[in-house]
Formats: sequence, C-alpha cells, structure tokens
Amino acid sequence: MPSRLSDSFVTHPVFQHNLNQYLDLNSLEELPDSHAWISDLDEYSSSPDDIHGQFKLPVIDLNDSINGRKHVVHACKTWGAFQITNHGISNQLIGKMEDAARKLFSLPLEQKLKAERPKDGAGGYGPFRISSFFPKRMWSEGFTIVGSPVQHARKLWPEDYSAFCDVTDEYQNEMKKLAGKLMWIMLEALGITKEDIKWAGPNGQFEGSEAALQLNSYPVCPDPDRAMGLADHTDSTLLTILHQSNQTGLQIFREEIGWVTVPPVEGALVVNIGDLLHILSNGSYPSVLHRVTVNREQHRFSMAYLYGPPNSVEISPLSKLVDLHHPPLYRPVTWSEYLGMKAKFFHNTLSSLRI
Ligand SMILES: O=C(O)CCC(=O)C(=O)O
Ligand SMILES: [Fe+2]
Repeated sequence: MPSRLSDSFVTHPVFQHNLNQYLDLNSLEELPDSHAWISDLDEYSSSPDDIHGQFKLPVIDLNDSINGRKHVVHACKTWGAFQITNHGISNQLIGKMEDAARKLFSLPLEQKLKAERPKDGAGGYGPFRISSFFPKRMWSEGFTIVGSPVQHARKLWPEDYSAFCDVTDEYQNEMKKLAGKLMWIMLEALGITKEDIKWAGPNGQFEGSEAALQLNSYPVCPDPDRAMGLADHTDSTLLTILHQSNQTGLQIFREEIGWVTVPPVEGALVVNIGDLLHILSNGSYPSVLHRVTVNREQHRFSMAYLYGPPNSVEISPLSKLVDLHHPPLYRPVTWSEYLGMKAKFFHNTLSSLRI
C-alpha cells in the first residue's frame, strides 16, 4: 500500500472516456455531445418536494456556545452536512485564496495543461477523478493540491509562482486547525475522548492528518439543463470543508426529500461528512451524497479542503461505539486503501467494506 497520499492512485490510474482531447469550456457556444448528459431532465432535476426551497441545510454559528454543538450533531445525523459561520477563517484569507484560484483557471488551456494531473497521480490540473464512472463529461475543470503545490505552480507561472504557494499553504494551515476543531465537536458528542483516538496525537490535535485542496471551476454553460458540473458522489474523506463563490450550484441529497440546493451564505463554509467519518462513527454520521449543477449566468468557483487521517492509520468503527447491540459495521481500512477501492467500486465502496 502507498505510504503517501499523493501515491494513492498509482495502482488505480484514472480511465477517461472521450478524454483524448481537452475542450476549452470557456469558449464553447454550444453544448458538445460529449457533455450532453440527458434528454430526459426529470432524473436530475430538483425534487418536486423542494420546489419552494423549504428544506434548508442548517447554518450554524460556531460561536454559539449554548446551541452550536447541539445543532452540529443534529445536522450530522440528519443531513450529513451543514454550513458554519464564525468559523475563525478570515474573509481576507478566503478572498485571497479564491483570487488565486480564479487567476489559475483564467490561464489559457495550453498553459494549464502544462500542470496536467498525471493519470496515476493525485495533484495537478484536470477533470474530476470520478469522471471515469460516467459516460459523459462534466462541465468543470479542477486543480488538486496534495502537499506543496510548488512543482505544478512552477509550470503555470515560471517567473512568479511563490504567491500562489504562499496563499495555498496559509489556507491549508488554517483549514487544518478548523477541521480538527470540527472533528472534536462531532466526536465528543458521541462520548469519544482524546484517549480513544491515539492517532489524534498527544494533544489530540490531529497533527499527522493528511489533506488535499481541490480547486474547482464551473464555467458559464450554454445549455445548463442538459449538463452536469459534478456528478453525484460522496467524499472519500473524514470531512470536507467547502467554500463556494456567490453562485448556487451545490446540491445535497436527502432520502425522502430529494436534491436540496445549498445557497451560498456570505462568509459561511459548508461542511460535508465523508465516508471515513461514516466508518469511524459506525454509521452514526452518514456521509452525504452531493453534486453540482451549472448555469448560463455566472462562472462558479469552489474550494474543497479534503481532510483525512494519517495515511498509515487504519480507520474502523470506534470501539466505544460498538457493543453487543451495535456490532461494527465496517472492516478497517486506511485512507490510501479506501481511495484505491473508490476508484474501483465508486458508489459501492462503503458497502463493499460492510462486515
Ligand atoms: O463545487 C462544489 O460545490 C462541490 C465540490 C465537491 O463536491 C468536491 O470537490 O468534492
Ligand atoms: Fe465532493
């Protein structure tokens, strides 16, 4: 098994349909057949139940010491996601990171391709890895940063790459602290203490955790009803902290309701439960299915901080959550191993680990 996150895909290179040629989505006036997902829109449109948008993903004030934690736990159990305000990440840093992402995606396609993500690699420019599971291509482009972006940034801006590297480092450092704080809010509510998770380190700060930063761009689309920005998936993380620009597009799925749009809230971040926290909590916190639609009015950007455990740690249901009446539901798995399985089984990965 790979010992570094960045090597996780060596044994599972991405396979792309129709990917012998990249298209510059920013310059297309018609939706090409390669990107036309559906003729029958019903399957992908918002649930009729949510037509008036009455189901709202909770927006939680992290400074609310009385109700904040309670709301987080309720949201984890019912939605698998929530939005947070007063999270401690400055608007200025978020703004700087988003400007850096916009600058990157506004480069000419030939330039971006100089930093193309290798088929068996984790970092660089390219389509979403999950694209290989769908017959049509998605209306989006992404840039994945695992560890230092310097090697790729140098190819994009040979003269001036350090500003990009500095802001991504600062953003990831701040996100790491916030992710650790969110982990404890969620875990303490289940009765878990620092002694129960040795890999959280001596101070319980998850120093050894690994992460990737995924920058996403969804250009204006000439035929958005037939296109898909990012198809339905769960994240292969413990949790994901997402910033979306002020353009809607993100939707999350709830049983018996259907697809619910997550409107951007000024200054807020979206938190998604990933598959590894689903396993660790023995199913108490289910991972959330989500996707992204596109529009013809405004280019949308998002930045997803994909947070996971140290690579060599085996994640399994916490022993405190397991007893005679609550048997462990999943077998142990490392993050790398999980990523490799996801590249093979996709939607069936969690169920393939069921005991
Ligand atoms: O663009 C978004 O809002 C979501 C991105 C996402 O789900 C991902 O990068 O895994
Ligand atoms: Fe995602």
